[in-house]
Amino acid sequence: QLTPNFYSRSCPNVLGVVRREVFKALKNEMRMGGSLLRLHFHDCFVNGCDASVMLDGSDGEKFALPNLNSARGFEVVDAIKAALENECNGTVSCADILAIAARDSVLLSGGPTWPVLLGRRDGLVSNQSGANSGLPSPFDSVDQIIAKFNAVGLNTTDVVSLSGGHTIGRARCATFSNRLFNFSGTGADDPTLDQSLAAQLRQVCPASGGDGNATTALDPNSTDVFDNHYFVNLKRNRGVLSSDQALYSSDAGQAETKALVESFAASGPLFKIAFVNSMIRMGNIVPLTGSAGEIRTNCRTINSS
Ligand code: HEM
Ligand SMILES: [Ca+2]
Repeated sequence: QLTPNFYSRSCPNVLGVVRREVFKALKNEMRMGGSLLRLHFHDCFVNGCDASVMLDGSDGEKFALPNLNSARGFEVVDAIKAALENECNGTVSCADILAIAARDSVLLSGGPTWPVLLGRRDGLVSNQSGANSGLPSPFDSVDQIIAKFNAVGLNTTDVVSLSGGHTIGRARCATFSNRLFNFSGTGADDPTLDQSLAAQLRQVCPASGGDGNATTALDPNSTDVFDNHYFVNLKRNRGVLSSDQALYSSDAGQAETKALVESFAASGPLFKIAFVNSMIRMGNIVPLTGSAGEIRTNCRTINSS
């Protein structure tokens, strides 16, 4: 029901405006590409792609565990929204802005592009609990992650191709440092983590104290470039998050994810085709259309009636 031409008459410059704003943001900080891609993902997995992640309020998704001190890019979305309100007020939804900004972030990071489907409307609610239960955790098993994707209508291929989003962006020590010291009480570090990468990561995340908010690249040696190197890393035990490495190394009956990692590592073009296909599928998670929801004028608050 979404269509690439949704705004062709009501806001013909929408794509140009978003591209310009995303370009500016990435020029200032390349990491923002990853941050914007992740915002669209975190939006779509909770109540569908309805910009629920953007709503302010202490009971909102921003305060859920996977987002608190972690999700970023809200100011960039604000800037895009302001530019679009100037261009064609009350027309473009915040949910569509997130989808276009994610697409542009991938493209401007050297990745593939695709015609982004549009016509989503903005939701009226945002609550922490949905995000806490629906979003995958880096400490989840592959089976748990697959279950969370299945719950929103996505499949195992989507799990692996979309995990390839970790070809850009960064992670905080808090999300992987358990792998570096006395892993699961074994007295050693995670056996599925390459020793030299572990040593490097311990420099970033010292054993005790230290700053849990220090970050490292999710795709060491190919940061900021949207390529298939993430999958090559997994074959070398160089995935940063436990949930990344498990796609290749888990022996919990995940022959399927391992085979997908092998094929995406072997072929960048194959990965990019699969990624695009999965991004379109993710962008279609229960969108509000027609007269459901609203078009927010400020992405952080619902319109006052
Ligand atoms: C498969 C399950 C997934 C898990 C367990 C997961 C987990 C994480 C974690 C823990 C971080 C680091 C957050 C922080 O340290 O604050 C992260 C970052 C990131 N994730 Fe995922 N993620 C998953 C899937 C995805 C998907 C589907 C996408 C997009 C298609 C994505 C894109 C990103 C990006 C781009 C970053 C870097 C963000 C930045 O630098 O601001 N992830 N993810
Ligand atoms: Ca949402």
